[in-house]
Amino acid sequence: MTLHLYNTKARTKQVFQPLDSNNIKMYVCGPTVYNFVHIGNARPVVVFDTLFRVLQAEYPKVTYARNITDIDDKIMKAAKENNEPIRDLAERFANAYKEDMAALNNLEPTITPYATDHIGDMIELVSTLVEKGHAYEAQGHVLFAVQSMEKYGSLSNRSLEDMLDGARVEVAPYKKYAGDFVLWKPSASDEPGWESPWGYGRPGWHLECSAMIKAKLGKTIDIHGGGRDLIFPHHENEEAQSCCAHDGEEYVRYWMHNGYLNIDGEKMSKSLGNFRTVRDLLESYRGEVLRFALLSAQYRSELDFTTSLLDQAKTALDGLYGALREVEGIDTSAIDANIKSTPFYQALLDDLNTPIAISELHQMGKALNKANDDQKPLLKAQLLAAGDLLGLLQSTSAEWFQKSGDSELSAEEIEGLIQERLDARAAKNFARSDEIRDYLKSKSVILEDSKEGTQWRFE
Ligand SMILES: Nc1ncnc2c1ncn2[C@@H]1O[C@H](COP(=O)(O)OP(=O)(O)OP(=O)(O)O)[C@@H](O)[C@H]1O
Ligand SMILES: [Zn+2]
Repeated sequence: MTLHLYNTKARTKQVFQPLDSNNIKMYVCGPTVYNFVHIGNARPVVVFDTLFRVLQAEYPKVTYARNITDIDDKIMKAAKENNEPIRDLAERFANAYKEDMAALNNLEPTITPYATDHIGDMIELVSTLVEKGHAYEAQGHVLFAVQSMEKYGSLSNRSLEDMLDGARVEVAPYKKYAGDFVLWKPSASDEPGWESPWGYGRPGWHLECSAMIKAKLGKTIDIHGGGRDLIFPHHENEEAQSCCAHDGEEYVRYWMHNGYLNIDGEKMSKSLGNFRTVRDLLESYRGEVLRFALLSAQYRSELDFTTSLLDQAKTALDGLYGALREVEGIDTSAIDANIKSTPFYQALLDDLNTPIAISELHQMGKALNKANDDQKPLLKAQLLAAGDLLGLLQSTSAEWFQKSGDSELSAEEIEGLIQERLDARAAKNFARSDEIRDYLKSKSVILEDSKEGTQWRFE
């Protein structure tokens, strides 16, 4: 099977055919750096990082850009409230973002463009749009005239009337048409800004990505990603700017959007205040657990964020690392895992079907548990290679069990105590049996009794 991706613009799954198979170009909208990101914001990062890994397995070269928006009204507001220079605040949160994303095992993108390094490119793009009759200047602002583009609305599949009904369209006296959007806006003398043909000012958000893509990747890219909320207006407007500046040349071949991470059925978002920051969650959970949880649903579906989602992710990883612990000593460096022939890999090629891939990962773990000595090296190599494609299972099992359970007990010691507890119970010495259970609990080891015997797991 070849890679198939769901293209938002075509509204269907398509065979992925890149412009140049020797260099795949992907861009994902990065954060506006004015606070710590929440776990919902991490979903697109983890999803597109996984796609980056799959693309790297399929193609010789992949150029992946994820920007940092370091100039924006939200940043200006946060800096004022914090009494901190804008640059310092933006840098602080950009660095925090990089740390948080690294903790979730996301690879560094090939390029991380900063908006403020591309102001010249943005001014050039606005000038081109004005020259070509797609933009106009009014009261220090430059606006994109949406009626000048026949296909405006084709990405989000909206008519101009629908868009005007949407709450997001800002009515302003300097607009010729209410649906027009800002490319450039004036800055007061105490606000950040740059000299431009339209006076001292700063770029609009949509413009930033169009200009950075052109500067870093070229006029046409293969994949552009982000969360579903970016389809309109952000991506619709990016596409309008870039297509019109480049005389209708294709901007993006495959538009991809992830579904929301929800809390109690509502989108987790800063504005609703129903969020958990990645930073805060990392106090209680390892980054790999958060990543596993985010990959447990197909990226286009919604995913409910609950404590039990994280607990299940933790238990699942305990099981997989448990299988690896038994084969810790086997060196697999010289083994060809031949991962591409597995159902695991086929699931990833099918529009990144990570829930199926994860269930295949569990099958691999089970097979490894049951394997004889001859089979173990290949099965271990496969499990590690599969884990790598998902950004999982890259610690040693010793590291995993040491850090995750905060327990100094080895599996043998735990199993020894479980046997002692069973013996105590058989002898009706319930005080001793409870004592052992409590002691294990203090070491974050949870016991579950059933007809089949006693199972244990780290809390
Ligand atoms: N709950 C969510 N689930 C999945 N992706 C999300 C979620 N919230 C935001 N994103 C994505 O995270 C990235 C950054 O988004 P943004 O900074 O607008 O965050 P936000 O929390 O939605 O903010 P706001 O509440 O102010 O709209 C975008 O790609 C966006 O689509
Ligand atoms: Zn963008």
